[in-house]
Amino acid sequence: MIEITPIETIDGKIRAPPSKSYTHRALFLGLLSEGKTKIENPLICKDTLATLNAIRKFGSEAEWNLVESSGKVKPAEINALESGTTARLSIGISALANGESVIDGEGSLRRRPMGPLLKALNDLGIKTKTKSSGFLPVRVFGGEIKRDYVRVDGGISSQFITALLLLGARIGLSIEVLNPVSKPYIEVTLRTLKRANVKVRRDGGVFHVIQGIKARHFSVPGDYSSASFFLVAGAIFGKIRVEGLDRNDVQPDKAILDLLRDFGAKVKVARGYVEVERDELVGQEVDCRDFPDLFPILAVLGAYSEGRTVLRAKHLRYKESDRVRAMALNLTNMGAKLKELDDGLMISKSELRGAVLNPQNDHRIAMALTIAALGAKGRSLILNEGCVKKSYPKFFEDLKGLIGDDGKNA
Ligand SMILES: O=C(O)C1=C[C@@H](OP(=O)(O)O)[C@@H](O)[C@H](O)C1
Ligand SMILES: C=C(OP(=O)(O)O)C(=O)O
Repeated sequence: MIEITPIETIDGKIRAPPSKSYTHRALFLGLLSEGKTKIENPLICKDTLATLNAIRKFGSEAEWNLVESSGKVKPAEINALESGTTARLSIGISALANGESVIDGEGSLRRRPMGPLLKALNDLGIKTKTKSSGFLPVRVFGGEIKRDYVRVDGGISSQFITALLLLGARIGLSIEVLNPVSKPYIEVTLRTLKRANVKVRRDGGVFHVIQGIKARHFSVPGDYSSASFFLVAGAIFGKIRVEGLDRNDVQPDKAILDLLRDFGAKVKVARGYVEVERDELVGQEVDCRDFPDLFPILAVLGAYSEGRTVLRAKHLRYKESDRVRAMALNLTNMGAKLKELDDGLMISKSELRGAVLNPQNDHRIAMALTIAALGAKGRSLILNEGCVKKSYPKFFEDLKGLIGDDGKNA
């Protein structure tokens, strides 16, 4: 548990941690590629550790900065911990292994859907078995892939598509994508595939992946999702500069820059850094379908913005927690005026008060609530704050660097 004391203002800079999405992809592409793959600036956190362990079990010799592989995948027992990306990409890749793999996970990951990916693998002639239909643990009987065209429903997660795109890099595959959410994450996958010399031709909603992969070097950019918590803190409480973000990146959560401008904050994008400064904030209607990980911190921004903010995306409830419910419960506890919707949240400008907050073991909820608590009346307690290790182990250290232990704390 950590105590958060309200602040009057914030002014400082941090360096964005490396991107989680790119690090996962670089590690898996290192496994699929014969020879040595160097990874510069990987994110070291619990989720990427699950992936590092997974690619070792699948047969590579891997350290954070270097993966050495024969390019072949052997059957393995994988514990994806609570990382959806690790689980889904491992399920896809285990189709290549000659024999039976078991993909399992912990905590909420066992409640997150895998069904559409399993169906796609079954359609490719790969048998899978689950104890509870469509959920971990999953047994995959890899080996011969009998078809080169598959259709996948992307309405719950884009990670199913990423998994098939990586599979395609080894076997050649055409993937027809229906109804995708979190679409820009597919762009992140395509960008890393290009870096690994994999050719992908696009024809409307169909991706034709041409077999062939040679990954040699990845350089991981800063993470816009992790940065978004502090960028929003700058917009609400003063001024914050985040270094290490690439303005030409395709990361979905780069959308935070335009969103902050829409809400009314001052946003400066320069070479190598982004700076956000407080101004009058006005509530907005935002479709979060393409950037679901921004939802928790946008809900906080909504509570500090004039008028009403409406945030929607139907897949928000399939994450580490039911993120709509988790934010609604905790912000209500802080006195926020809000309404939970089937597919999101409606929130009005609110006077927040300090409270005991339960992030439900969801890192993004913990970080968003911490920022909310900085402007509340009275102290807050965040339970199980260690869950931030899932994506941003140094979050509280960076926060302390910005606001200090005392001094600026009101
Ligand atoms: O591919 C990725 O790196 C991710 C895709 C998104 O998931 P969904 O596609 O399930 O929305 C996102 O929420 C997750 O944090 C990371
Ligand atoms: C949902 C997330 O990750 P994953 O799906 O990989 O568990 C996240 O980081 O917010």
